[in-house]
Amino acid sequence: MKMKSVFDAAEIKSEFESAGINPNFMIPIWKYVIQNPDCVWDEIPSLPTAAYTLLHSKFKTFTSSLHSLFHSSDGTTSKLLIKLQNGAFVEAVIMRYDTRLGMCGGKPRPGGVRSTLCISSQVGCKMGCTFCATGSMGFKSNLTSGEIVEQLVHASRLADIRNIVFMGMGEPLNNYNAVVEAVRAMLKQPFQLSPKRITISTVGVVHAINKLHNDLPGISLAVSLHAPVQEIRCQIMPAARAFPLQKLMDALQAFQKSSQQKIFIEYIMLDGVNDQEENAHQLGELLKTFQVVINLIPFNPIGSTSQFKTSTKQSVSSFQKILRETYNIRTTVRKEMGQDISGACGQLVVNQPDNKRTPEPLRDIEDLHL
Ligand SMILES: C[S@@+](CC[C@H](N)C(=O)[O-])C[C@H]1O[C@@H](n2cnc3c(N)ncnc32)[C@H](O)[C@@H]1O
Ligand code: SF4
Repeated sequence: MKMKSVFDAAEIKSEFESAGINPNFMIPIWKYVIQNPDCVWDEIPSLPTAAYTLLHSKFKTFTSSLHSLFHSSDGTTSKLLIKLQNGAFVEAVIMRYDTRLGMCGGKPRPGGVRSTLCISSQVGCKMGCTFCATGSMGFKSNLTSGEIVEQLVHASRLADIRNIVFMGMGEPLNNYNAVVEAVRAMLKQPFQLSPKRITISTVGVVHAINKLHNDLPGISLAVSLHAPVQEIRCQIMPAARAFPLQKLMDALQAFQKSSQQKIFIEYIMLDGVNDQEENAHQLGELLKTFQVVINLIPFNPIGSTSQFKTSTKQSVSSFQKILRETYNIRTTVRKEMGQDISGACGQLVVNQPDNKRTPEPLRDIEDLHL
């Protein structure tokens, strides 16, 4: 029988309730497993006898395992290759920032380093964005909510994770229920992340955006807009045909009205495709009535055969200037991290046959000196 992850909150709740066990026992169980990842169920103190029986028969401490780790040469970024229960692999990326110095290289200083975890929600992705390595894999499978939470647990052994961004492999809103369940777990003890510090990034799945604020109040939303007009969007993102720009803007307006939160707009800068001054004006006009922060993302090459080129620094800078000065929209340029380990935005791909590769074995976590 396929075992369930103990971090799958909905499964634990329903199994415990049907067995007459208080589902709140989930919290001490999670705490114990996080602190003692190699534990067996009987070691966990003070649970009702029925809970031990249930855990033994239906649950595993982890349904995924940390298979390999890669570190960027500047020490700011670590990529985790995680093996799932179905044998597939996903990647998650830790990005370290020193709160006093900006990005952090080398060892963290106590109290000074806050890390962001970029998390995966699917193996592959069916949306097929033409600039994205994950999109080139096609869709393979959905992660369970337990497997999503387990990425946080694995990463927490390496860094003090304060922010989560669903910007790893997959389209989170195409795996809606598991993502919602996982986020709800991350808001609970012992993780207790603030909803504002969890960002769901989407290509623009309109029907899901429409219910997101209700299901996850306070959550941050990032939208991969990438073009100010439908025609260019369709050219680079096939999913835009299913989610026309006007419908997407209507959904964003409704999200903003109900959440009263700013929305993050991601805009990949592709040389000669969407980075002209005219495009900056179109984008400014489209967004001038919204509370947004625009993040311009330099295109990260995804292989030698890519049809795209990274915009020049000059194009990025004049694009940013127009949005800031003509439209008064806060516009930042993303500092890419982890390119030397293919851990930057859009570079996550695990492309062995059947997504089953056997990379080098894991180094001892204690030896990593992160
Ligand atoms: C990989 S996606 C995952 C989340 C979600 N599916 C989305 O599209 O927003 C995270 C971000 O990476 C961006 N991205 C994809 N390929 C990229 C590339 N080659 N260079 C830079 N950013 C890229 C996406 O457009 C998106 O803004
Ligand atoms: S950018 Fe996001 S939606 Fe597009 S293919 Fe990549 S993971 Fe999927």
